[in-house]
Amino acid sequence: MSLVPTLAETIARARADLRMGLPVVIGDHLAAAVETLTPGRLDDLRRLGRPVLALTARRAETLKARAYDEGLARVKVPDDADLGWLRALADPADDLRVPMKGPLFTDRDGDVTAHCAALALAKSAQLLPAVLMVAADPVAGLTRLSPGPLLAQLAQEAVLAPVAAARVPLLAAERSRLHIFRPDDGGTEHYAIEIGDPPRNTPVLARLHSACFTGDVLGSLKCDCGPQLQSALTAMGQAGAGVLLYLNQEGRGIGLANKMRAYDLQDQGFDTVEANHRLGFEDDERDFRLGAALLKRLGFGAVRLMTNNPRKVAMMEAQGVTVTERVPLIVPRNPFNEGYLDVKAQKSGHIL
Ligand SMILES: Nc1nc2c(ncn2[C@@H]2O[C@H](COP(=O)(O)OP(=O)(O)OP(=O)(O)O)[C@@H](O)[C@H]2O)c(=O)[nH]1
Ligand SMILES: [Zn+2]
Repeated sequence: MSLVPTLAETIARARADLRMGLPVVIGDHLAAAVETLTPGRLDDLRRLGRPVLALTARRAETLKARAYDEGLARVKVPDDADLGWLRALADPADDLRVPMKGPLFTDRDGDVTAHCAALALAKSAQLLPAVLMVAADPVAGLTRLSPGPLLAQLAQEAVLAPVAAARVPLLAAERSRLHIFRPDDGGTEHYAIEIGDPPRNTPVLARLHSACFTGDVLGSLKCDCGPQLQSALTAMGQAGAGVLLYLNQEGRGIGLANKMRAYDLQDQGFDTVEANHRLGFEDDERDFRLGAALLKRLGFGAVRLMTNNPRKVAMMEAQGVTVTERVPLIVPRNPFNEGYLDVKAQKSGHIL
């Protein structure tokens, strides 16, 4: 029946549940994000069965916990472990101050599809990828998902629908239109800024900009995002035509809260890539299929892409958008972003 939630809709609900601290049912497990778990709910979960903490292999590596399964580890939770113990494993903020978390014992053998799906769901909810799993019968009222279909759906590309568009004259380019696109997975909206009236039959000057609240809005000196955004808009204004996609993939897809956790780790001496790994994320969690889909949807099949990131070029090509030229987007360095830009060049392949 059409009034019953689809899988994508149920997943959107499950994300909201985890963010609020409510467990969800994934196959024959109850799953709760450690970040939002309360002591009362931990006690309730314990009454239903033996909890296991699912962590990504990245986080497990930092904790020196053996990951027997591809991409994840299942850490046994001692009977006397409290929420503080779980939080310390989930969140690396105090790793240096309290280095000894173990010994940690991990499960091996058995099916881990539910654990894998739970971690993917936590990441897509922009929570720390650390989920308490309890094998138990489903509890009435909780959102229920099957692990296989959940994983398959999370890997699917969201379909974006145009919602509204209007003229917004910009300082850098007076002839500009802002288009809003809404994904069908309940996720955040993304924007396209069309400058001038670019012909669809010639390669357009294009920029895929990932949201950076700190750089774009606050003028943070820690990265190069703000100046890159303005410089791209200015170049398009001067050329009289261009398209800038503003993709809400804050923090390379980990969200602003996790980016601030990463910044805190950077203040402890880790670089941008190490910080992501210690939190349990990959270096870059963005889905670049989104940008390609938006360009195609706007009618652009070929672009002159403003970027220093060869991965973006490769991803556009792989998604069927021709990149006729990579246009470098170099902005001035400062004492606060120097190290960051060096790491981008050394570890992430940026051409700077
Ligand atoms: N996780 C994390 N994200 C960051 C950090 N600094 C900036 N970001 C995010 O990184 C994204 C910008 O990506 P970059 O890798 O700098 O640049 P790029 O877009 O891949 O490449 P260019 O096209 O050359 O700019 C934005 O989403 C920022 O919020 C950081 O230290 N950690
Ligand atoms: Zn930035």
